[in-house]
Amino acid sequence: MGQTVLVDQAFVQPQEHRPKTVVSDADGIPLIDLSPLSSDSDVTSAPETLLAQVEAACRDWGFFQVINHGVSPELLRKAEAAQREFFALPDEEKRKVRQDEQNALGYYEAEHTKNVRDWKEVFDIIAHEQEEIDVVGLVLRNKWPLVPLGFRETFEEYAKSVEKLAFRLLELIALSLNLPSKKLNIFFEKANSLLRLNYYRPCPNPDLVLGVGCHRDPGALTVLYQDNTGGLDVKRQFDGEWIRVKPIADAFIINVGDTFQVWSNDKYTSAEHRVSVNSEKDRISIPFFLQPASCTNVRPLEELTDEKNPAKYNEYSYGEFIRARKDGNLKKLEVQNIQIDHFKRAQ
Ligand SMILES: O=C(O)CCC(=O)C(=O)O
Ligand SMILES: [Fe+2]
Repeated sequence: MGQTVLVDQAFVQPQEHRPKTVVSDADGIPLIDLSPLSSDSDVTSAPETLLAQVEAACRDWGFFQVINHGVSPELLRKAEAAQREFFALPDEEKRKVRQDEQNALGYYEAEHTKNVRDWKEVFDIIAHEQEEIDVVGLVLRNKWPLVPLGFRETFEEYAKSVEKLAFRLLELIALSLNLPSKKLNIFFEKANSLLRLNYYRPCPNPDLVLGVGCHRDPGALTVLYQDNTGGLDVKRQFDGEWIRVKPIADAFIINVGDTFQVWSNDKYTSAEHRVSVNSEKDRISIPFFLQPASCTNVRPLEELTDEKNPAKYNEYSYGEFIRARKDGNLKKLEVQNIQIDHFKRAQ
């Protein structure tokens, strides 16, 4: 028997993408304790065992969770409260800081992933504002709401703290690839890093829609906080099963993005993931996307390629890649939006 469809058709996923089977968390993604790192920002003293854990997680899953990461639980509470307060505002209030064609920062409620509308609302914040228009025409000036009070200060503090963690992870991952720890930092001098606040309200047809459709993150890595509702599903590499990422209080979920997959010439995986929603509870998450400067040309690193392992990708401009992706996310297009497979060389 068919079920009653209560949501707008724009949200309904094609049959093959509907969130039917999700395996429990029993054999979930790796959990890595960062307490062996010293509290200063130098990661070169990281023990071999930690690097081996990072290497295995990036290679086999492209996802892991971290605890003892240095971001204070008080700050997480403060951010979560401010986020809930903002999304509880009336629509007309939220729309005062709505994204538009010129400026893709602030509030948005109609994002599409692969041409199906996501069951979510977002608020985007750039970590480092830039005076001029970006080389690919992006305006990088934040839009701040007047309410809730202190919203801006909270998320500026949050972005700073999480960015510090993102750089430590970037350096750890570089070490795990036998590169000097700061080898990749140069690509982030004018970084495009973005903080996104996601809000998923309860949905009357959770088996027909997705909070975020199946996708891979384009940047270098993502540092994501989620509340205790659960709903993030990761596609397991070895069998393609969808695995629910178990909420762990105050932990961050880390995933390798497309940029690392290309830099590492496919040694590391940018895993597909999606967000399932439910009919009872709302959910918030806060991804911080560590993204290279728009002017970065992304290609497999020389140190990680040789005659036996030649470059598997052609070079592409990071800025143009995300510009094209953003255009496809703002509205429904008739064509598939751009993926790194477009740059894959025939082997
Ligand atoms: O909400 C989540 O857990 C993940 C969201 C996500 O994948 C994204 O915003 O790129
Ligand atoms: Fe994502």
